[in-house]
Amino acid sequence: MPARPRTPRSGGAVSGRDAAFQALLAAETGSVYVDQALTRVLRRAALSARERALATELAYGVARRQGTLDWALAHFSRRAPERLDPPVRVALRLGAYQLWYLDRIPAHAAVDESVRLVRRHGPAYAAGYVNAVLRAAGRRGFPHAAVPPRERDLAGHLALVHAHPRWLVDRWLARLGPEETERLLAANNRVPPLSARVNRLRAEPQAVAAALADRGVPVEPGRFVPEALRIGHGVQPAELEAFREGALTWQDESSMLAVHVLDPQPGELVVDVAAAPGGKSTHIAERMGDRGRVVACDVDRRRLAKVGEAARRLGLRCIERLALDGRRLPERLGGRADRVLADVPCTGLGVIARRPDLRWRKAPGDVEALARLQRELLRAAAACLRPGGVLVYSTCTTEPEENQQVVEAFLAEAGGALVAEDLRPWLPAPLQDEPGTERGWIQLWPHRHGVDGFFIARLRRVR
Ligand SMILES: C[S@@+](CC[C@H](N)C(=O)[O-])C[C@H]1O[C@@H](n2cnc3c(N)ncnc32)[C@H](O)[C@@H]1O
Repeated sequence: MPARPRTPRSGGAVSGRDAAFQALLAAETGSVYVDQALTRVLRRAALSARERALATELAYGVARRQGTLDWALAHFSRRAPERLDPPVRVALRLGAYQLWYLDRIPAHAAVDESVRLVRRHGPAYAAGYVNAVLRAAGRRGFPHAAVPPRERDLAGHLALVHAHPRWLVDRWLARLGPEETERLLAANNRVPPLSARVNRLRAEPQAVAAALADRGVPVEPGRFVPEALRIGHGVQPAELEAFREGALTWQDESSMLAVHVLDPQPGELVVDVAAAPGGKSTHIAERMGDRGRVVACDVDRRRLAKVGEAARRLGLRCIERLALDGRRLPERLGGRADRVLADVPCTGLGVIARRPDLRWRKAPGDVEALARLQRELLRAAAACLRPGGVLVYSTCTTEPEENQQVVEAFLAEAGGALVAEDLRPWLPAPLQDEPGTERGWIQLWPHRHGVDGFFIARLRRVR
């Protein structure tokens, strides 16, 4: 049994490598994802912009490549990485990533820094061990010869080269074919675009873009939604004046599209079944001119508090928070809502680029396990609608079991009380001909559309 890791000292990281190590170890030993852990570590640490950038590059890079790094490290280590103490495993991955994937870091620095980290945070035996394994890894290089050739084992090859678990590669190969699967895997390993939504109750997108450009922030219009801006990397979102003043919300364009498809109108009663942290509830309120009622429901009271914070920052008053299991919403609002958004919990397999360790934490069973909750939330969402009302079902995943199949099963069970609606009138021209739009749904993909993997379906209650 590996011993319990020593908790990294909480005095704040002193370097980018330290920060990356702390974030990776926190994710390895707890339930947080690496991106969340890194945000916390960087908030506590007073690091220069350069060290922060190094921390981000290392933490994301190692988290992405984790499976491939472990496979390769097993060639140099007597013990399989999963049987090592977590600080040892993390120090090895961090060192190997720098040796094999980054050009500008000298090999001795990559090795020595990992040894230093493990000496500070790991068990007594570990410094010599990490030193020996990483020196061998540096000398002999990545074991390319051991990667199965594409012709013999395509899934195994792609899983190692693009660092994804094999079960996901198998799934996507069966559905998308080799060429497209490889493009998706590569897109999942790129730094995703940083998009923001302009609060049109406060400012116009062109004016915000011009103000950002004046301050030297690289900015361009969104691809699909008029209130979207694409902002250059390296910007610290919370530090922008436009954000603090309530003119901006950080959000991917795919999420903005869900609210366009819902098309809420001023004065309506709109229910958001799973609303926290409020990205879509606040967008709904903005599109309604802050007139009407938006009921933002979420089962997680702490997360729901964030909806209140976002609404206050954006100056929105028409949002009411409701801490409740969304499956119980019909008891309160049955048959009353003009529109309902069911942006349900999902595996998140569409946001692998933003959440780099997610791919290693999900298992095939998670896809089916979530489908049940999704179906129940969709059923409850539909029960809140008045006749004629509109329902949007959305997820940030790419898997049909959580998407089309949930909607189709629900429609069959609803026996004609709800129907799928042609999505094209609510989509921008470049997306109107995507597969499924006529039948009421769209699947967005990182490699095809340059946004998060995201699913949107629109239904209407006819009786
Ligand atoms: C995909 S997130 C929602 C994101 C949100 N719509 C936004 O745009 O900011 C899913 C949410 O579902 C919530 N949730 C999970 N189970 C739930 C349930 N049974 N009822 C209501 N909310 C639930 C989670 O707490 C989480 O906040």
